[in-house]
Amino acid sequence: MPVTSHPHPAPTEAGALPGSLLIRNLRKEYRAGQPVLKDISLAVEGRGITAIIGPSGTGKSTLIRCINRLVDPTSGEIWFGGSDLARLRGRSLRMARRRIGMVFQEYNLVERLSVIENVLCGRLGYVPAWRAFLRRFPDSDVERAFALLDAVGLGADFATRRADQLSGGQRQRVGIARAVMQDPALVLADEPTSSLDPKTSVEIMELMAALSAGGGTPIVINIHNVDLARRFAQRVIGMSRGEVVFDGPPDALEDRHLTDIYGGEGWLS
Ligand SMILES: Nc1ncnc2c1ncn2[C@@H]1O[C@H](COP(=O)(O)OP(=O)(O)OP(=O)(O)O)[C@@H](O)[C@H]1O
Repeated sequence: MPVTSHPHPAPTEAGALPGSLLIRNLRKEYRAGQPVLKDISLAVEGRGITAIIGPSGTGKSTLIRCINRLVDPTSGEIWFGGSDLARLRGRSLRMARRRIGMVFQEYNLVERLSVIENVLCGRLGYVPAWRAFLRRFPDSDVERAFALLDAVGLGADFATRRADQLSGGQRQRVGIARAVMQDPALVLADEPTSSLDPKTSVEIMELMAALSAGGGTPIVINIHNVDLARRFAQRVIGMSRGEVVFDGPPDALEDRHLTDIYGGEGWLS
């Protein structure tokens, strides 16, 4: 059972923070009758990092991907920005999505484009298609992209390098700058540190924490590393077999919860 319960009132636009996310009875079946997510309900509000932990195959990525509709939910509601994302289609879905920044484990950069062009890709939902096609972004966007490169620790020297010339840590910095370029009300990160060494992982989490604290943007992160979750998140959600089995602050996460989440005990030292 969750150690803290979050009330799930009827969603209203009035009073809701811009990045508020309310999930009600979310269910996903890739195969009929075999739910990967079993009626998940949770609310994410305000700034801060929410870390989702759980064993492989428990549905963490599916949950993140349902929120921005990379995966279509089977049933349930996902309220964000005054709309139920689960029901949006076409243009209204694109409009809602542009306020949700995504950071991926494998970075998802456009390899043959330069670093600065990859950062500017964060504006694709905002500029007319012809401008994007001709790569003619407004000067204010270009200035901001350079400022963001600086903010994520990559100076202007990196701007014209092709993405395929970067290390994993550098790519993830570009991925974060691209997400911020969207002016997101919410950022979703799917195992952003899983391909990185321990030191770079900490640096990337520090960047995410700064983004969340500075910009006030709530961030939901799938993460395998429990120590990083404890260190950087204000809230930890533990999933097991498609259900939330722990929901609380990192301090409340005890070995018995980790046993509930991951099963067994031998691996706990
Ligand atoms: N596109 C898909 N089609 C069919 N089954 C899928 C698909 N994507 C995921 N699954 C299945 O759904 C379950 C949950 O997968 P998911 O990737 O969400 O888990 P996860 O907790 O993120 O795992 P990991 O930590 O290893 O990334 C798994 O059994 C997986 O095989």
